[in-house]
Amino acid sequence: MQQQVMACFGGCGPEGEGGGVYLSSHEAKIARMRDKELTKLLNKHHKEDMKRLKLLLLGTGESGKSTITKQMKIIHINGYSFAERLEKIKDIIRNVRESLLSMVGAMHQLNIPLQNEESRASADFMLNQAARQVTDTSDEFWDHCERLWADPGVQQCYDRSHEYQLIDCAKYFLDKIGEIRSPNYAPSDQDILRCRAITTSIQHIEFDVPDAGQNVKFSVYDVGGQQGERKKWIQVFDSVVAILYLGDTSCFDQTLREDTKKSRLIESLEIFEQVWNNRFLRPVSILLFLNKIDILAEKIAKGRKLQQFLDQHPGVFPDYETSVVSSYERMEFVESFPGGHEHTSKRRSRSSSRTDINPDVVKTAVYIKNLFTKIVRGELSINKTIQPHPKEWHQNHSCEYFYTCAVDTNNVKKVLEGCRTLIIRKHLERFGIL
Ligand SMILES: Nc1nc2c(ncn2[C@@H]2O[C@H](COP(=O)(O)OP(=O)(O)OP(=O)(O)O)[C@@H](O)[C@H]2O)c(=O)[nH]1
Ligand SMILES: [Mg+2]
Repeated sequence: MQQQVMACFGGCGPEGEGGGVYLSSHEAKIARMRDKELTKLLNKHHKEDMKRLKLLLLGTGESGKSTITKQMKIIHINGYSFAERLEKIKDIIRNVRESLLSMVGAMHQLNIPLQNEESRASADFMLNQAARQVTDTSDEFWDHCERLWADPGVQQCYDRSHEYQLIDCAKYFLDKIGEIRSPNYAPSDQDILRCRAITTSIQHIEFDVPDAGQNVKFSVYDVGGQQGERKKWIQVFDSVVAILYLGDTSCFDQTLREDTKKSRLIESLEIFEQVWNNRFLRPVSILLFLNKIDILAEKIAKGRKLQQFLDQHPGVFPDYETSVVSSYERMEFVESFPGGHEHTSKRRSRSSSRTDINPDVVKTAVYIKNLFTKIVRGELSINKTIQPHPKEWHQNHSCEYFYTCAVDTNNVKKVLEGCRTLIIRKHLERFGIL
């Protein structure tokens, strides 16, 4: 009689109890071999997993997630080929057309008249374009674009762009229509970084980075940030090592494109609070990118004030007027601001030599940074439907912040270098290796 051996596969009780399957010794041998193979496979997978670090870019719409992904391609993959550059032209032309259409529409609402007689025909031409599927690229189209952009009424409307929805790259591309309309035009890296195209499906890139004699493989997921896109986020939460959360520091005077009654900054803080307190992301650290610091500086220079935003939300936020920026906080911001004097070796002298940065820009950026860090410490809650967890709940993850200008490759390169060490350290800690 064959010896009866019991082997138990997943989920059954103690040996001998119900639910087991009785196997012959031959079957048991095969099962043991299969088990060994499975263990080998799991070990291999674990090793693979150690090498492939999954990062997830999160943040509200237009916060700069795809721009960071493009920077990763420029910095860590071979950048953009000539063919890929040419492919971007249609998006750039769409950006030009969309910018002018937004402004022509807003001029009507804001009661700003066109100043030049001939601009009327150009505005009508653009409005006719709105109904067309295919973007016109004739000389006539470009002449109308140039004429409209030169109109002082359109420029006045541009200065009030926080009152309606206008893409960030409008001025950048409208200022270079002459170059874009040339038949020899090939977009530069900067043009590609500035070009706006909404993300509506999950994008994924992979690249290797040499680190301490090893090749560390990164897998980066870029998702759409607008309200309708966020239900897809959970699909990519599994085995994430770190989240890069993009918070737009310049959006305090803007409303959402998808819901013009809602403040962009409030939305960004709310979503951040949700991510930080999400139970699926409990062991996942967040790298907070306080982005668009260049646009923030331009806005402050134009006289836009954070206080107006705070006045619209009485009793929600800590006092701005009396908030004080420490010298360390100032140094952190100034060091990240584009256009620093790289040759100055001492951090403090490098920071104090930046007299070109308005103190109000620093104060606003630091105040916004503190709103995010207060959420992390449980001292500020924006979304009343979220029950913030106690401190102990957060002990296995952390949040580190960086000031960023996503269209500046030097700035992003520096930030990514800092992040890489943090990400690898967090990952090794999680696997009990550190
Ligand atoms: N000047 C400036 N422009 C930026 C910065 N970051 C992003 N942008 C621009 O902002 C626009 C939106 O950036 P995206 O990267 O497309 O934003 P996103 O977060 O991917 O948006 P969704 O795909 O809708 O979620 C683009 O035109 C970018 O060039 C920045 O730091 N400075
Ligand atoms: Mg995107």
